Amino acid sequence: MTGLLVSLLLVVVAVILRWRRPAWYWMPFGVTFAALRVAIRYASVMDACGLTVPPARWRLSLARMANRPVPESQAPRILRFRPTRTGLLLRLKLRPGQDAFDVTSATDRLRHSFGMYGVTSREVRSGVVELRMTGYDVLQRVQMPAETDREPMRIPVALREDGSVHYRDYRTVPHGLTLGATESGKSVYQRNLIAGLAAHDVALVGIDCKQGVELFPLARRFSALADNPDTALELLEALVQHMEDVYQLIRSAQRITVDVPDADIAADIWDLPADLRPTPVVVLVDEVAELALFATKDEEKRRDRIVTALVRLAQLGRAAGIYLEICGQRFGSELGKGITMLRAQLTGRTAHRVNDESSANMAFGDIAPDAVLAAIQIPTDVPGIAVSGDSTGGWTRIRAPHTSLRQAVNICNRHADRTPDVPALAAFRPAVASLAPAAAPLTKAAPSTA
Ligand SMILES: Nc1ncnc2c1ncn2[C@@H]1O[C@H](COP(=O)(O)OP(=O)(O)OP(=O)(O)O)[C@@H](O)[C@H]1O
Repeated sequence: MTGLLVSLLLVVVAVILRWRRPAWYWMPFGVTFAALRVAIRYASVMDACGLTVPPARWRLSLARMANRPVPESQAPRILRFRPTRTGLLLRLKLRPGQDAFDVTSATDRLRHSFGMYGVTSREVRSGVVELRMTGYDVLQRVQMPAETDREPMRIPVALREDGSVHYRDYRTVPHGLTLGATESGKSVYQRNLIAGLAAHDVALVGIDCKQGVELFPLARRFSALADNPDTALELLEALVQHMEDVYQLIRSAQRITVDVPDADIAADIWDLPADLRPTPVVVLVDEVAELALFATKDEEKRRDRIVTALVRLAQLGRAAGIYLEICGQRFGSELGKGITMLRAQLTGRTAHRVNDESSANMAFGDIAPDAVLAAIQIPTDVPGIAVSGDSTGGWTRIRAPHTSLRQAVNICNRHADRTPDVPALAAFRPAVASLAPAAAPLTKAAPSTA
C-alpha cells in the first residue's frame, strides 16, 4: 500500500514538474526515460531515418558460405552516449559511404522518432558526428550552468537551443553587431555581456546616446562613458590615439626580440609579456543610429568623423586589444557612407526579432544567408530570442538569461575594483558621485507641509 502511494506521488510530482519546471523534471525523470528510449530504439530509428548502410560484401559472402542469415544493415557506431543537464549527447562514427550532411538532414526525423524536443548535429572531425538532443525547450526559461569555461575575453552570454553555452569570444571574433527591433531584447543581451565582462581584466568603454539610461547605472565598472554624440566623437578619437600608442608599444617589444634568434615576436597584445600587456578594451555602443544621424552641416561633419574613427578601430583594433560591440535597431547604408564598410568588420552578428527582411539582411545577408530566414521567424511574443551567426556561415538560435538592470548593477558594483584606469581615456572616466539623482525634473514637487 505504502509502495503504491509513493509511486503515485512520484508520478504526480513528475507530471507537475514536466508541466511547470521542465528543467527540474529532466534530471531525475526525463533523462532516464529518454536514455532508455534511445538505447532500445537506436538501430530501428536509424534504419527508419535512412542512416544505415547495407552490410559489406565480405560479410554477405561469409554469411552465404556459412549458410547463416543475411546480416542486417549497420547504423553508425556509438562512440559516446552521455546524459547532459538539458538532454543527451551522442557521438557517432559514421559508416563508409555516410557523411555528416546525411545526419544533418535527418535531425528532424530523429527528433520525433526519439521523442526529444530538439536534435542538432555537427561534424567533430572527418567521419565523426555529434548529435545533441534536448529534452525540453531550453530557451523558454534560460538557466545558465553554474560552471562555464573561464578563459580571458570569452564570455558565456546566452544559451543555445541545443543546450550548450553560447560564448562571445573576443579573441576569435573581435567585433560584434547586435540588431533587433525595439523591445526585442538587445539591452538584456548587452547587460549579460557587461555582467560577464565585469569579472574579467578588461576596460569597458560605453557610448550610450539614449541619455545614458542603459549604461550609466553600470558606471562603476566603466573606464569611460559618453552620453551624447559630441563626447562620443572625442572618446572615439582618444581611443584611436590609444590604439596607435599600443601599436608603438608592440613595435618597441618587437625591436627587442627581433635579433634574438629563438624569441617569439609579438604581433598583438596577447603575445606581449603579461607585465607589459595593455589592458584590452571593449567598446560598447548602444543605439548606434544616434551617432549617424545629422540635421546640420556641422553634425554631418561630426558624423563622418565618428564613422571614420569606428572604421579605424574595427580595422586595426584587434591587435591592439580593442574590440567593438555595436548595438542598434538597423545598421545599413541608409545610415550613410562608411556604414557598410564598418559592418563588414563586425563579423560576430546577433539578430533579435526584426521588423522586416531588410533588417535581417543587414545582420546576415553578407555573411550567413541561411540565418536570414531564421531571424525573420523569431516569434514576436518571446523577447530575448536571437539568432547568432558569424563569418563561417554557421548560425544558432540563442537566448540570454533574463538579467535585470538591478542584477547587472550589483555585478558591476561588486567588480568595481577591477575597473582599470586607461590614461588616454582619463577625461571620460564617469564621476561616480554624479550618478546619484540630482533632481527629478519630470516628477511633480511634493506639496509643502509647512
Ligand atoms: N532574454 C530575455 N528573457 C526574458 N525576457 C526578456 C529577455 N530579453 C528581453 N526581455 C524582456 O523584453 C523586454 C524588452 O527587452 P529590452 O529592453 O532588452 O529590449 P530592447 O531591444 O533593448 O528594446 P529598446 O530598443 O526599446 O531599448 C523587457 O521587458 C525584458 O524584460
